[in-house]
Amino acid sequence: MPPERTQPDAPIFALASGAGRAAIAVMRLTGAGCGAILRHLCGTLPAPRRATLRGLRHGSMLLDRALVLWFPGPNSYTGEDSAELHLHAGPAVIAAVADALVALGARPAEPGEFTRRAFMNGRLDLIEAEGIADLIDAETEAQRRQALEQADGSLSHLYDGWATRLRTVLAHQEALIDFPDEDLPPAIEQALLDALRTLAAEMRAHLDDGGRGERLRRGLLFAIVGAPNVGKSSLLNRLADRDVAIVSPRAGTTRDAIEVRVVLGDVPVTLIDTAGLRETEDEIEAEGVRRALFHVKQADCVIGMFDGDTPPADLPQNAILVRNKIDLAPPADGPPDTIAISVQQGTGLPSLTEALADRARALTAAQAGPPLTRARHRAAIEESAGHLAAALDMHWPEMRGEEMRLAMRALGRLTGAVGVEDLLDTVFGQFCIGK
Ligand SMILES: Nc1nc2c(c(=O)[nH]1)N(C=O)[C@@H](CNc1ccc(C(=O)N[C@@H](CCC(=O)O)C(=O)O)cc1)CN2
Ligand SMILES: Nc1nc2c(ncn2[C@@H]2O[C@H](COP(=O)(O)OP(=O)(O)OP(=O)(O)O)[C@@H](O)[C@H]2O)c(=O)[nH]1
Ligand SMILES: [Mg+2]
Repeated sequence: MPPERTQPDAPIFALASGAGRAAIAVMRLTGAGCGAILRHLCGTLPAPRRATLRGLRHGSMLLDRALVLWFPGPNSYTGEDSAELHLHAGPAVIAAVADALVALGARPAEPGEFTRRAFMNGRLDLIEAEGIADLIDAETEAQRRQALEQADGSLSHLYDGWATRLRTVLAHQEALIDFPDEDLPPAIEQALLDALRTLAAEMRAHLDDGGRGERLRRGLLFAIVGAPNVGKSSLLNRLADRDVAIVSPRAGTTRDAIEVRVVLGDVPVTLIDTAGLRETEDEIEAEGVRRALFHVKQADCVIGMFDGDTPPADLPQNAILVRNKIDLAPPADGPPDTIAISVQQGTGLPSLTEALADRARALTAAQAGPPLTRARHRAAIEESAGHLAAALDMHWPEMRGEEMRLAMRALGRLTGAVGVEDLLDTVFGQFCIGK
């Protein structure tokens, strides 16, 4: 159980800018009562939405000279009276202002609490709120675009459209239940079933996207595997442009899987270097090999590395084969589609990087329409589509209606229109403080 939220309606405040040395720190404040707090700090309220330079005073003590913004509700981000204090970013200034705010009746905000209030006040739905969280977490241009579209409502529009259509069909179904003996045109039932079928098919198509949007949101996992000593750790260091993994001429150097974050094809990719695959008596190395095989299963893409003529066995069919050390033995007829490189000399590395970037783009490429971006959404749509399929199998109108109501409810939880109280701590708990 999450802790009980104390003083749920008190004005809340938080540092909205990042911590650390900076020119300006933005302290954000929202909730009924924050006008009074602001009046105490500044003397009088600044004109709405006008950046105004004011001395901030607590009692007779001058705390800072700050740019102050006053956003009377409901025309604010949260929909409640809000304010921003653009402070000098020193830690003592921030601490003094925070202390004053607490003394004046505000409390520190929990992660995501500003956006949670915006949601509660109907300023955005759950899908849009999650888009804002993703926008803040976006590290690449492709992630930024996907998150901003979601925050701007494109995905909500799709899901709301389904809900609206389903509501209409459900109303017709209920008419059939309530007036079975009246002469409702028989075509009504047929049209209703057709509408359900179309809706279920659209949901299926949305679900069957190969996880592209979810992958772009969370980033990809690429695993480098192969026999000992072929140059896996050397390649990792080269792609990361840092000396991350130990390289040595001894076979069996790497045991722990070593991860680095890189960007390939505008997608964040976690590259994993693994222990060389071989039968071994060494227990620690054997554990490393087990972990390597585990990562082969988890990875979105496997980079199968070798240095002779024989690529590693038992790799997934779509593995990218890389033949290393061509400075020692020029490539003979290897398997087709093999990328020949020498990490030591840098030969072939641009082609390899391009192939990896192509794969990263292919795994996350946008399709028609806004993409699914979260497991939460997938589960809700699976549930809804499941109930639609069940509804289509039902002969009795009452039972069909019940399945349709369950499908409707799953869609409602998706956007946050119904029954989501239990979800909110999870969704907003993932935000940073101050958002
Ligand atoms: N200084 C500052 N920068 C910011 C924000 C903020 O709150 N403060 N944002 C927030 O996180 C983002 C911008 N998003 C915002 C969305 C809505 C409103 C808002 O107050 N809307 C009102 C009034 C609009 C108006 O003045 O025309 C409304 O929509 O009714 C403000 C910011 C990013 N930059
Ligand atoms: N000649 C040559 N040597 C290379 C090349 N790439 C790596 N090496 C050398 O090969 C040896 C093994 O490199 P590593 O990167 O440690 O190999 P590994 O696959 O990580 O090995 P394990 O961790 O033991 O599985 C080191 O001595 C590297 O300097 C290359 O392109 N050409
Ligand atoms: Mg290694």
